[in-house]
Amino acid sequence: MDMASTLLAVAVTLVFFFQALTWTRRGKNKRLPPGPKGLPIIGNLLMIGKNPHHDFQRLAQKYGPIMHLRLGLMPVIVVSSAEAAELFLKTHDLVFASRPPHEGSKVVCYNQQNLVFSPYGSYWRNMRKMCTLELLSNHKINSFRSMRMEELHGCVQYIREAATAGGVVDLSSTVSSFSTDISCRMIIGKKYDHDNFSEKGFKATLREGMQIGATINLADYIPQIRALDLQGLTKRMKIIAKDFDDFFEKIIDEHVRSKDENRVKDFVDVMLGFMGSEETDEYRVERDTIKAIILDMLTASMDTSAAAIDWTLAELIRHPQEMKKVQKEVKNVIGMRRMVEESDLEKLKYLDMVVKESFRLHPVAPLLIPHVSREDFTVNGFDIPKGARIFVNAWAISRDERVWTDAERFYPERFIGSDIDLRGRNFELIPFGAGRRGCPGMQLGLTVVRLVVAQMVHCFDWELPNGTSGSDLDMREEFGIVCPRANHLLAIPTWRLKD
Ligand code: HEM
Repeated sequence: MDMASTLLAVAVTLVFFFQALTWTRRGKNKRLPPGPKGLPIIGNLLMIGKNPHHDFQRLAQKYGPIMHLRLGLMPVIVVSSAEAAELFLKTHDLVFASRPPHEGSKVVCYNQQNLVFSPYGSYWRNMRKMCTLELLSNHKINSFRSMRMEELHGCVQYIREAATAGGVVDLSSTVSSFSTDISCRMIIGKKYDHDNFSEKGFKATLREGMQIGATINLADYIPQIRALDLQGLTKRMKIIAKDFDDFFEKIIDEHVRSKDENRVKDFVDVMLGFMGSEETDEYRVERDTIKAIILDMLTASMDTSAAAIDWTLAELIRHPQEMKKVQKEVKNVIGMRRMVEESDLEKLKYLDMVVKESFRLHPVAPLLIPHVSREDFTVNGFDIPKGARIFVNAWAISRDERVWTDAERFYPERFIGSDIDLRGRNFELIPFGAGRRGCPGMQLGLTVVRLVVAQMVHCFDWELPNGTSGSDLDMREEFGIVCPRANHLLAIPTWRLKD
């Protein structure tokens, strides 16, 4: 070992020692929520496996709905009941409305200038207002209705051809391509272009970024070793960041040069309209802001909706009775001579229950996005330290046997006569989060999920390949910020509509 490495090792050890000492002293005078004992320095990191939401649920059964752990040097609070979630996301929402430092977002999202990871404060408020009022308003979402239908027609046509040929369709990748295309057209004004991106490809790069973003990065939990980048994640993120930055630069330049005044304004157009507007200074948008928000909108919209559609279709294929009920409802409401339109959706009440039930069993962001405590605070008699990461286990909450009868069963009828919805008012079902940091794209996400599910079951009957029965369908999940099916959903379609 050379002198520099020795000094570095000594320095890191000393920092750890003093940090651990401070942490223990601070912890001693506090009444932290109950939780498992951790090891020095790494805390409870080894207790968390491939599916942290499952591990947290198991631990919470022993330690309770407000549980304390330590991941590395960071205090972590896991919230696992509807009542506790209400305390953190509604009653004391303001205290927990920030996001923790996130190495991945720092590197890729221009120092956490995106909406998803920006800390609570005036920048976040500004961006949130811009996204809610200018990009994700009902009016703006509706201006892309015909584009969504055009893409959906293409998708249905593709499946129809497979049906004619009697082939198997990879529903997961078909839905994912559709979702990518509508997101790109809405956000950057066109489908992504292979030639304009690095060799690895746009979707693969985006997916890699999300996968790294969801990996427990030691730099976030033991900041003293950030510079060592022990897992090599920051290095990989820097490559991704460069690819995206080049791509977004081209997109912005194309928009600045475009003279076509008549096209529907995409998100980049809208944001460029606010850039450098000195007089109004309405949203203080810089070039980096636009790039960070483009990435946010793409990552937040593409995989979330696709994963939710995939889970719902998988549940319906596993449950033929429920599948028949949705098909019957759509047939009664719109007949067999045309496809479903967005304007039909509000009449489809059973479909609504099916989608809710699927979100209950498969919230696509099972731990929401981590919140952080902005100050030392007391909740339910427990001291929550400033800087504690708050994980709300939406997955465990919506499978809580104390609230949901026969919680593991897919049973849409449970919502008959119930006014529980999934918009963040009922804390037993919060797939879109709740409160200040709740999802601003919920309306768009729900519209796309309902529309595509309705279309897929109205236009086609579905059968599993190789005589597989529904009960054998692999329903394992792959944990990430978004949690899709671990394996693609493959099925054989048969065309149903009358020409
Ligand atoms: C099925 C679709 C979707 C689901 C299930 C979903 C779910 C979520 C969840 C759970 C959160 C975190 C809430 C929290 O931390 O408390 C979130 C945040 C967010 N979502 Fe969505 N989302 C979906 C679609 C969308 C769409 C279509 C967009 C925009 C195009 C979007 C944009 C965002 C943004 C920007 C945030 C961060 C908000 C903030 O931190 O202030 N989402 N979403």
